[in-house]
Amino acid sequence: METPKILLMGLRRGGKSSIRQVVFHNMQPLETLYLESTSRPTEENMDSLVKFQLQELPGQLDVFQANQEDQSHLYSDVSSIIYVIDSQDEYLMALQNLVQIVETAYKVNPKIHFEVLIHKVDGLNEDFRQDTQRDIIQRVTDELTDMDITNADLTFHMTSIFDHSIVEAFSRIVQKLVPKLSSLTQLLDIFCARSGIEKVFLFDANSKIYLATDSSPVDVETYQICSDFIDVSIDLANLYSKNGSMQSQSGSQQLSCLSKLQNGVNVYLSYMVKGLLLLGMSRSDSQQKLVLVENNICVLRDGLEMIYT
Ligand SMILES: Nc1nc2c(ncn2[C@@H]2O[C@H](COP(=O)(O)OP(=O)(O)OP(=O)(O)O)[C@@H](O)[C@H]2O)c(=O)[nH]1
Repeated sequence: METPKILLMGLRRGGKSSIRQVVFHNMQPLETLYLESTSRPTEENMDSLVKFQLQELPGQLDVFQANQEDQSHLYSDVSSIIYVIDSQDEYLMALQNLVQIVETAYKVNPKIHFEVLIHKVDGLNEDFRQDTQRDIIQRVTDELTDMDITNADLTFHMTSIFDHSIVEAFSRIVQKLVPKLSSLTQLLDIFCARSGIEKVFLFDANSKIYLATDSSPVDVETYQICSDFIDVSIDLANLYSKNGSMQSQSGSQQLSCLSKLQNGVNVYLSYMVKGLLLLGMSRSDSQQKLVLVENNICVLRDGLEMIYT
């Protein structure tokens, strides 16, 4: 099977490289201030529950100067297009550019997921945030309707690299590409029911993107706690790993721990397969339950190994 391709697009200085660095290379958000403008396409590869290649196209590259054949080639094997809009800047040009991209790409490949990031929302107050979101969605939808494009799969996300919203958005984007996701969700539902766990996630250890969860809703606060918990656990695991390596991957592969948070929630964390960490949360605890959860984690790991490796 071909590796799904995701394009990261948008105008110059929109925040594309910052997003790539923060999500895939753990760069501190403030360090992105010093990033230079990208001049050539740059790639990231992920091989976990889902295999994909993320390709950042420089903002200075005008795809509309390319001829029809080149454009068709660009979009033909693309699964998703992530389009970044700088919400702190004048965004009409960006919307025009986005609509043009959707029009061309949709004709070539109607199955593409268009993921619009209304980005840098950290600089907007709550009211202005809602107004900006409403305005952008309205304008894009109107333009596309005028072009008779009503079935394109467009999703809007409010993001910032200064909080967890960007990784949360990436999680939702990447999950659409996970093979057999609905079966996996069912499997996690069963795992929760049989283990007395209230919420479970499967995280990519490196990026903290969650690739699957059970069918109960996810709230941002829970996601933030989980993401921070994984960071701390991997740091500790690396500190005490046998070879003393500071590589997060080596630490995460030995991870298996249970902790009780200040709010009384028990967190189970365990390495599964292919760089994946399982994180489960539960309010109740007992020795009997711990044994049950550990046993069910082993069964789930074997199942994932059979399906995905
Ligand atoms: N406030 C805020 N600034 C951000 C955010 N994301 C990126 N930036 C800033 O936006 C500026 C431009 O970011 P880049 O990542 O270089 O933008 P780009 O889209 O890759 O630009 P090109 O390489 O020219 O196409 C940098 O100064 C970043 O620090 C965000 O979420 N909030």
